[in-house]
Amino acid sequence: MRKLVIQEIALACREQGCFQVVNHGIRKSVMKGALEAASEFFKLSKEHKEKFVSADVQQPIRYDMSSRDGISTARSLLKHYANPLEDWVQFWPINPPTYRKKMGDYAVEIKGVSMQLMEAIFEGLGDKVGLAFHSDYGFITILLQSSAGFEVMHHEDDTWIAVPAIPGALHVHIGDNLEVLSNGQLKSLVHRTILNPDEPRISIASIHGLSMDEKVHCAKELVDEEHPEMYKESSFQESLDLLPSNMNNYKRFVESLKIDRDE
Ligand SMILES: O=C(O)CCC(=O)C(=O)O
Ligand SMILES: [Fe+2]
Repeated sequence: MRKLVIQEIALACREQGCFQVVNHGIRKSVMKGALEAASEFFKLSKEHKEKFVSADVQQPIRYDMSSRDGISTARSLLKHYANPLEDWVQFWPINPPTYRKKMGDYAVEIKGVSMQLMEAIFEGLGDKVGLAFHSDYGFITILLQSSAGFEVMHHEDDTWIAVPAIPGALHVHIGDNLEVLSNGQLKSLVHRTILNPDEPRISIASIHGLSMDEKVHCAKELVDEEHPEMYKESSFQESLDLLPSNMNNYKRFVESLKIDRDE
C-alpha cells in the first residue's frame, strides 16, 4: 500500500507537478482554527495590522498590502517564520488572542506532513518507467503480477492510474483486436509499467488473439447504416510487421486501422 501511494505521488509530481492530500493526519479542528485565526487577523482595524508593516522582506513578521514583491497585485499579506515555533512565536500577533495557539498548532502539524511528503517524493524519485505506454494487439490480455507498478491511462482525461496488484487476482484488459471487433464500442487500454528500484517485479502477460494470419474485422452484427464500419481488418502478423516502424513515434496500432470518414 505504501509503495502504491509513493508511486502515485511520483507520478503526480512528474506529470502534473501537483497533487492533493487527504487522510494526512492533521485534525479538522486544527485546520479550521488556522483559517479562522488568519481570517480574524485580516478583519482587524488598520492600526492593528500596520504595526507589522516593514519594507524589509527579511523581518520575522511582515504585513503588507502593496506590491513590493512584483507579484502581489490585490492582496494583503501576513508573513512570518514558524518553525521551530518557540523561536518565532514571540513575534506573532497577540490579536486576535487565539492567533498564536491556533496558527501555532497548524504550523507544527503541517511541518510533520511536509517532512513525510518530502520523504515520499524522494523515495519516488528512483522509480522509472520500465515499459512505455502502449496498447496490446490481441483481444484480451491477462496479467499475473508479483507486485504493483502497472498503470493504465484514463479514457477521458489521459491521466495515469496506478493499478494495485491484488494477491491472487488476475488483471484483464482490452486489446486492439477487441476494439476492432466491437466496432469501437470497446476501446483498447493504453498502459505502461513503472519500475520499483527496491524490488524486482514479475508480470506474466498472456495476450490472447487469433492465429497469426487470421484477419480480425468489425463484427457484421454491429455494423449498420447508423454504425458504419470504423476499422479496416488486420491480422496479428500485420500488427507485428508494423511494430518496428512504430517504435519511435508510438501510436496504438488500432489507430492505423481507423477508416477516415471525414470527406
Ligand atoms: O508489466 C506489465 O505488467 C504489463 C506488460 C505489458 O503491458 C505487455 O507485455 O504488453
Ligand atoms: Fe501491454
